[in-house]
Amino acid sequence: MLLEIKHLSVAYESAQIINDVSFHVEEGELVSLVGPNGAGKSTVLRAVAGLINWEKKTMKGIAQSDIKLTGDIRFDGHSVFNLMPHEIAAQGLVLCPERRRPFKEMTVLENLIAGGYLCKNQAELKRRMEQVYTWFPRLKERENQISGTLSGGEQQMLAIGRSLMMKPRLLCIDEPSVGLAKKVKEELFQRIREIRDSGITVLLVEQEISLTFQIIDRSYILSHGQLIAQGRGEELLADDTLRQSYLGM
Ligand SMILES: Nc1ncnc2c1ncn2[C@@H]1O[C@H](COP(=O)(O)OP(=O)(O)OP(=O)(O)O)[C@@H](O)[C@H]1O
Repeated sequence: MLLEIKHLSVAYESAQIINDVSFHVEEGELVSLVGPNGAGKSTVLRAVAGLINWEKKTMKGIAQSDIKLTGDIRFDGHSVFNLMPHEIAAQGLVLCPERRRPFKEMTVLENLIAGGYLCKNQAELKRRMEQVYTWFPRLKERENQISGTLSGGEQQMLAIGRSLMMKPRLLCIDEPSVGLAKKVKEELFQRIREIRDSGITVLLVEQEISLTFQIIDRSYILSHGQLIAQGRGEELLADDTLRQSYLGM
């Protein structure tokens, strides 16, 4: 098992955001975490990547309140629960965050180089970049363009490309489809499937159920900070209550 979340709970002040959540992702799988707005999906990813731990220890970040973080997060058999985000990323657990966030003043190429900052081997960096350009040829075409001027879809490709430059073993992607046109979403989801086919394990948080369920191996449904179901896409959709109440379909 590559990722194992055990009894994860997160509370900001008195608000219990995640309540005793346990799940796992096997090596090589593409697993999604879906559920209604505000269910706590991004919070789970932020906990996995060490960002909540960082907020708690440094009193920085988006939390302006007391944080309670309990449970355990194991990556490749070892606990990463008490590690800082950069230590977790160095182990190959990489988060591609919500709202894309490229370094907007930098070019596409500079963003990709920044993503590979931990790797000192130039030949390896070049290999990684060529792989990113194979998946996203548009980035190659726009290599010298300032990232802030890219379209939304291109910025999302760049955000994923930058994460891939870290050579993740597990890539967590938070809502990549937000604000994109249907055709762009479809293309992006195909690339995510290809990334998984290349051997990179993927944990995908999404609200776009129909496209997500076309590419995943399994999914978990989160609602009000608790896991309420898991299974293959077609199994979850076959349940009328789940489909109507939690998947909005
Ligand atoms: N730093 C914080 N302080 C207080 N409450 C927070 C904080 N971060 C998140 N929350 C609350 O936790 C809940 C879950 O938020 P989260 O962003 O994880 O949900 P989500 O499932 O990703 O939702 P969406 O799909 O809308 O992005 C929300 O009610 C949110 O307001």
